[in-house]
Amino acid sequence: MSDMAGGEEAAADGSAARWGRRAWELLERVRARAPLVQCITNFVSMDLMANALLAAGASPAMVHSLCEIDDFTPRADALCVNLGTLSDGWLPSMRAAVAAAARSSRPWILDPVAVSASEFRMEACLGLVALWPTVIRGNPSEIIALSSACRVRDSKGVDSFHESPDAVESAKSLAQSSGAIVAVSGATDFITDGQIVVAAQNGVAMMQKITATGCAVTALIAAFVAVEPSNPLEATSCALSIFGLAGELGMEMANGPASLRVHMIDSLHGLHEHTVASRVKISLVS
Ligand SMILES: Nc1ncnc2c1ncn2[C@@H]1O[C@H](COP(=O)(O)OP(=O)(O)OP(=O)(O)O)[C@@H](O)[C@H]1O
Ligand SMILES: Cc1ncsc1CCO
Ligand SMILES: [Mg+2]
Repeated sequence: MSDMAGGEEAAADGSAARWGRRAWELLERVRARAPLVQCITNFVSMDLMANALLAAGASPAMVHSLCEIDDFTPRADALCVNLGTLSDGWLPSMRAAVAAAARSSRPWILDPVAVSASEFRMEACLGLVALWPTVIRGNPSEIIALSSACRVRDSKGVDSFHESPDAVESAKSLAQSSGAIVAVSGATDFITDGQIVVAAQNGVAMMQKITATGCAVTALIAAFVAVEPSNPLEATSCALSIFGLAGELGMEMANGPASLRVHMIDSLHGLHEHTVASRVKISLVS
C-alpha cells in the first residue's frame, strides 16, 4: 500500500483498527528513517524531549545558537520551536530557524508554552504564528489564549486551567486563521485543520504531573510530520496517540510521576505492532 493510500484510508474510515494500523505504519517509518529533529526548546524540557525522540527512533538535536542556524537547520528533517523559557536573545534564533526551515521546505512545529504569561511572549508567539507553522500544539489554556490573541487573566503559567473540549472551537478558529494543524492536549487530545476534528484518547492523567510531557509530545509530532509531511493532521493524531499509549503502558509499572517518566520512555521504545494496532484510540469527531 502506498503512503498516500494509507492516509486516505485512515481519514475516510475512522475505525480504531484502521487508525491503529496507520499509527504503527508511521512509528515504523520514524524508526526506519530516524528523522533529525532540531529543537529550540526550553531548559526544563531538553532532557525529556531528547529522550522521548530517541525512544521513538528519531534523532534529536538541541541546536539554538543563531550562529549555527544557516548551516544546521537545512539539514534537519523538522524543526520544533518551544517558547517555554523564552528570552529576547533566543527569539532571533527561532525566527531565523523558521525561515531556514521554510526555505528548505521542512515542516516546523510550534509549542506556545504559557503564551499568556506576558505581553512579550504573546507578541513573540503571534509573530511566529504568522510565519506559517505546520502544526501548533498546546494545552487548552494556551490554545484558547492564542486563538483569541489576548491575555487571559486567570491563566498565566505553564499549566492548563481548562479542559480540552473547552478549546476545540478555539483550535478550529486558530487553524483557520494560521493555516496550521492545531492540536489541543488533554484527557482527550483534539486535532484539527479548521474543518475536520480528530480525537486521540490514549494517555493517563499522571502524565500532567511530569513536567514537559507536553513539550516532548510536540517534538514527537515533529518527528511524525517529518516522515509524513503530506498529511500533518494524521501524523499529529498518531504521534499524540502513540505518546499517550506509552504513558498507559508505563503507568502499569509506575508508582508515581518519577517512575512513570522512566517507564513511559521504556514503553515508547518497546512498542510492538500488536499493542499499537489494538490500543491506539483515534476517531473522527466531525
Ligand atoms: N487528563 C489526562 N488524561 C490522559 N492524558 C493526559 C491528560 N492530560 C494530559 N494528558 C497527556 O499528557 C501529555 C501532556 O499534555 P498537557 O496538556 O499536560 O501538556 P502541557 O500542559 O503543554 O505540558 P508541559 O507544559 O508540562 O509540557 C499529552 O500527551 C496529553 O495527551
Ligand atoms: C515549568 C516550565 N517553565 C517554563 S517551561 C516549563 C516546562 C513545561 O512547559
Ligand atoms: Mg506545554
